[in-house]
Amino acid sequence: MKSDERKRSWAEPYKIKMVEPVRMISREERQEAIEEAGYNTFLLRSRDVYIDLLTDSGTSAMSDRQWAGMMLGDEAYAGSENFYHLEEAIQKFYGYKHVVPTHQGRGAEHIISQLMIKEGDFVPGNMYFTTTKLHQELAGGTFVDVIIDEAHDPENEHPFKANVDLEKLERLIEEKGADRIPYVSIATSVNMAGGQPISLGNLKKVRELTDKYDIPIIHDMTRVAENAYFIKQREPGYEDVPIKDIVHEICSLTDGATMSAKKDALVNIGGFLALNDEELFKLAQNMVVVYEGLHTYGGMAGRDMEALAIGITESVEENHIRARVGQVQYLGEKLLDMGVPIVKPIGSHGVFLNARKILPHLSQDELPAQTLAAALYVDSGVRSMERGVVSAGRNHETGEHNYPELELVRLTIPRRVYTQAHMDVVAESVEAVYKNREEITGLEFDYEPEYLRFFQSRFKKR
Ligand SMILES: Cc1ncc(COP(=O)(O)O)c(C=O)c1O
Ligand SMILES: N[C@@H](Cc1ccc(O)cc1)C(=O)O
Repeated sequence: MKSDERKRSWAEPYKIKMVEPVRMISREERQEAIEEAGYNTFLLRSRDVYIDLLTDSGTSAMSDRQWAGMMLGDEAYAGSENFYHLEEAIQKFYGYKHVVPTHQGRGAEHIISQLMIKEGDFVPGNMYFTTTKLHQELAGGTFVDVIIDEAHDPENEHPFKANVDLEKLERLIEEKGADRIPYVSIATSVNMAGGQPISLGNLKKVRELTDKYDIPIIHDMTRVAENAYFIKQREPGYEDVPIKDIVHEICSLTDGATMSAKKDALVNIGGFLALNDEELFKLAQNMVVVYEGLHTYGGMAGRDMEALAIGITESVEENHIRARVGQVQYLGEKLLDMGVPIVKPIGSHGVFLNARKILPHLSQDELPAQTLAAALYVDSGVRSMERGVVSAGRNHETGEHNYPELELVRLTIPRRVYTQAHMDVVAESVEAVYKNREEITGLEFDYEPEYLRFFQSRFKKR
């Protein structure tokens, strides 16, 4: 932040034109609701939630320009005008040549994984993401984490915790052989690390290394503008570069991208796969008709594609991104002032509570983050999400739980939805739970589905 900006308050760069009432049910009702939901915040009904910080995915408020765009939906089965607008926006702002629309991010992950990964391959990446890793595994690959060690330490204040450890990456390539590495998976603003950015300096080195071995880079660009904002703030030489140019430069260092447009790009549904390689693009275009829809809509309505094209433009506006990440920083700083242990530095899309440190009396088998998320809901109706041992799932070979170092509860902020007053209420509730932390007892599994278990598992008190 520049010094003149620090002196003055900032306000959201929009005014509110339409409102959606929220309601808070009583503590007794919340206790009942969480028990009925098997202590899983994903299983709560949204009508029982007061402030919903479960996710920033598809939960943002669209602008009046996006809603106006919705009225221009060309709902033709083939060749919708809105697809061409979307394609143009992706080519202009991200620089990728070819676009395959999908219903959301995991649709794109499915296609790229099936097309590029063979049985026995290894896919290095800067920390796993649940759906991305699962699609890599379902295609026969094994994900290998090559993020820097600092990313696994919530206290470490490295400014670019999503950086790739180049030695880890090169060692893997040497050990397994470049022909068993179909691509390197690089996420911007790494979700599971706490919304942490990768630097352009590091990405350029990853590019050099992968060029040496002729390995492509596939970019999970779900929160690329948020990553660009941190580059502008923290990476020498980028202070005066417009966000849109930083975004473009990031994308130019990669060969293709999967996008969950429900985040950065400010829509409630949508995604795409973007590719530079024409051959691969043709294969992806053929596959999308099997799983998503025709190659000019891929599961989205025409109006959704129009809203997305406009959302991409808005996502790289300086005022927007500064306020978006600024609101997350505001909540994070409040919690730090209150002495609550959170992941540092504060991330781009949410504040991540360090459940391991908040509930040190619970072992990982007592599911501290799941327990903390349930306790927070009971305190105030604030809905958050577990990001720890439950999210990490089981090792496919041994059947044992994966035990990640990070045991976190994510307070994820939807874009343009809540005000600073909501953030104050959230902070006070976290503080209240933190003060009573010693009374909180753990949980155990009651029901566990096979895939992405955190969405649908049920738990009971131990
Ligand atoms: C970093 C990241 N990648 C991929 C995805 C998958 O996207 P979607 O939820 O749109 O399928 C998400 C969210 O789920 C995400 O946060
Ligand atoms: N990508 C969304 C939705 C989601 C949540 C958890 C997941 O593990 C997968 C998907 C998010 O990060 O909030």
